[in-house]
Amino acid sequence: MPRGTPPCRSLRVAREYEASGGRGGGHGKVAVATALEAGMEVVAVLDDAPTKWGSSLLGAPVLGPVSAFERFLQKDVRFVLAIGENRVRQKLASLMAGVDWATLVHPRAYVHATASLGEGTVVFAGAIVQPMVQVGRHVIVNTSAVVEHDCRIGDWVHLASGTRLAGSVEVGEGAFVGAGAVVIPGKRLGRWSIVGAGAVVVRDIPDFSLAYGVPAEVRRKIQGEP
Ligand SMILES: CC(=O)SCCNC(=O)CCNC(=O)[C@H](O)C(C)(C)COP(=O)(O)OP(=O)(O)OC[C@H]1O[C@@H](n2cnc3c(N)ncnc32)[C@H](O)[C@@H]1OP(=O)(O)O
Repeated sequence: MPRGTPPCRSLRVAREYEASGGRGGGHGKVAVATALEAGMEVVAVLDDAPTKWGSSLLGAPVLGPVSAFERFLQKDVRFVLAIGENRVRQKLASLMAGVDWATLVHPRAYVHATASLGEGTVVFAGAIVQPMVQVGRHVIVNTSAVVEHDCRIGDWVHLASGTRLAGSVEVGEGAFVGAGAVVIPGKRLGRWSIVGAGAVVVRDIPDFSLAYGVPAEVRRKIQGEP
C-alpha cells in the first residue's frame, strides 16, 4: 500500500493472544502507533477482554469485542490483525469474512518498489525489505527486521525485531523467527517452524521444528496442523 494512504481502519487485539502468553497486547500497541505514524486514522480497536472496553490505546478507542467487526463492514474501514501469534491471526482471518485488509508500512521502514507485500501485512519502523522480495498475507515484519533481496516469505509468518534474513531465504507459512536471529543466504525455514532469538541458521530447518542456538540446531518437533 502506498505510504500516506489515509484510510480509516479498525485494529484488533484478541483475548486469546493475552491468554497465550500474557504479553498484554504489545504488538497491538505498535501496530496502532505504526498506523498513526503512517497518517491513518484508527477508528477503533476491537479486543475480546471486557476490561478494555471503553479505554483507549494510544488515543484509539477500544470499542468492543472482535465480533463487532461486522459493524464496520462496507464503511470504507480496513482492518489489521494486530496479534503476534501466527496461529491466532490465521484463525481470525478465516472467521472474518468480507473484511477489507489493510497493509501497514511505517514511514521510516524501507520497502523497495519491486518487493510485494500481501494484504494484512505490517512492516514496522526501521525494517528493510529489499528488491524482489515476496511477502505473503498477514505477515509481521517487526521493528528493524531486514529481509534481503529475493527472499520469499509465506503467509502468517512473524519476523521478530532485529531478524536478519540474507538473500534468497525462504520462510514457510506460519514460521516464527525470534528476535535478532540470522539466516544465511538461500536457506529454508520450514512451515510453522520456530527459530529462537539470537539463532544463526546455517542449514535448512524442517517443517514444524523448533531450532535455536549458534549454529541453530533442531531441538524438537512442534505440534502439526491444527
Ligand atoms: C517486539 C517483540 O517482542 S517480538 C517477539 C520476540 N520474541 C522472541 O524473540 C522470543 C523467541 N523465543 C525464544 O527464543 C524461546 O526461548 C524459544 C522459542 C526458543 C523457547 O524454546 P523452548 O524449547 O520453550 O525453550 P525453554 O524456555 O524451555 O528453554 C530450554 C533451554 O533452551 C535454552 N534456550 C531457550 N531459548 C534459547 C535461545 N533463543 N537461544 C539459546 N538457548 C535458548 C534455555 O536456556 C534452556 O536451556 P537449559 O535447558 O540449559 O536451561
